[in-house]
Amino acid sequence: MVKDSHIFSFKVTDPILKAGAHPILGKTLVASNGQEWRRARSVISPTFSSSRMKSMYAKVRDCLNELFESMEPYGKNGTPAELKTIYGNLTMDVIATCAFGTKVNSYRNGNSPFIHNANMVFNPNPIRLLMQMMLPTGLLKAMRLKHVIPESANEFFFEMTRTIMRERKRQDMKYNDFLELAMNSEYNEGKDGGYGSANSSGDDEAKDVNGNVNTGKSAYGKTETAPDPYITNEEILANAWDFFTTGYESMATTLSFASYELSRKPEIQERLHDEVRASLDANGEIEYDQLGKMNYLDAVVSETLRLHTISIRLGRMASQDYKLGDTGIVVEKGQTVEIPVYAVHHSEEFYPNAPAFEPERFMPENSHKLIPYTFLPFGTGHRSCVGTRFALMVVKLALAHVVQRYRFVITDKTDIPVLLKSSVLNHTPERVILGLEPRAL
Ligand code: HEM
Repeated sequence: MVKDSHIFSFKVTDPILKAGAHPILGKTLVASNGQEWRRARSVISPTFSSSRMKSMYAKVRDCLNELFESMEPYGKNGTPAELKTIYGNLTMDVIATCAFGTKVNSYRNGNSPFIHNANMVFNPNPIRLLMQMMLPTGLLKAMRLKHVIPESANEFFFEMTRTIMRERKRQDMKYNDFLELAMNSEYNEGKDGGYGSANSSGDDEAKDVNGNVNTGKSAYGKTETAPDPYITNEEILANAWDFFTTGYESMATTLSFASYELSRKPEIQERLHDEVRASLDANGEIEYDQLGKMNYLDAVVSETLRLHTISIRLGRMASQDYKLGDTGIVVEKGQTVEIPVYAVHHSEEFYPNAPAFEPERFMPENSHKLIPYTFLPFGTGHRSCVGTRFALMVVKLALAHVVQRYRFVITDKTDIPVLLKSSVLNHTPERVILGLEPRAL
């Protein structure tokens, strides 16, 4: 199925984003399919190329200073910190800075509208969610139920993106980020030339964690041709919304679960701290290339993503009849195939002692024991996560620098196990409360 993943490059419509039910959100990359998806993905992928990661690295590092400031009082006073909120402020800030060239002051506002509106996306009304899942798109439209999320929350992100785009059109500045790439490739009827200037010149094709090319450029059957690379105004708004909401939540979730697991396993935390100390340069910083060489950090993050799989299942639809190897099973055109990622990540067959947090599984000396395609936190194939490289860079850099400064400890306010949000799609914490013991720098 992976070899022929162009046949399975159609996503099963997400009940939350139900394509067509919302005039803008049906156009996110996640919700679109076919030529529209390929076209938009070929514009968006270069945002996360390895060459751009290097220039974003310094911006992410700058964003960490405000994170440290916000953690300081908890370290000094010994009061427990609610880390999901604190990390959420960081990840919102990082996305705004790296993808939109703007500052959102998540921490200083205390009650930031960015955080408030993004959180509304992850706490949908359960009755609306059920209706969205069960009812056909036509009926949803007739009932004017565009989306499970209050339209005011969606509109907040659309309007913010429109405002930044208007500002940028007035200025003549280079940003080298998602919005610039998207605006350069924006198709406007009547606009001279229309589209296509920014597509991926000189960009490498991003690889997913299982080594598959994931730009969308190669996601064609043998007889298909690549579409012109352009993106519409509504697609820009939809994907901006997606980055601000799911990008923010998924990175904050990974950082929160990693901190929780480290607090429960002091010996793992100390080993990670030792690796961080050994990786610092003369200025007490971790250089871009060095981050990629930190095997234990990588193992801790991978094990967090395995044990706390965020997207618990993936779905694909066959675009033609497909024989499943020599099993005798034929997946018919239009039929859906679900991959129960959470179950795979928790299977004793693939991960002995699966409920335990054991980063050793992902150390290079044990890599031969990992079975291909049993580690799918970012999905795989042509529809795998376009933000993988960016997410891993942000999570690793932030975790390493926090572990350098603080020891995570359990307090009487810590929920064991972690209190989760109720969701049929994602595994994310409601809150993660831990103590932060300052370390000598
Ligand atoms: C730890 C953080 C993250 C995790 C675990 C994660 C996980 C995933 C997963 C499982 C998918 C579906 C893959 C599939 O169906 O095979 C996905 C898709 C996607 N992700 Fe992420 N993600 C993360 C962060 C991000 C970030 C930071 C961004 C952007 C700023 C992003 C943008 C997207 C987009 C646009 C898609 C849709 C790709 C497509 O359909 O072509 N993700 N992600």
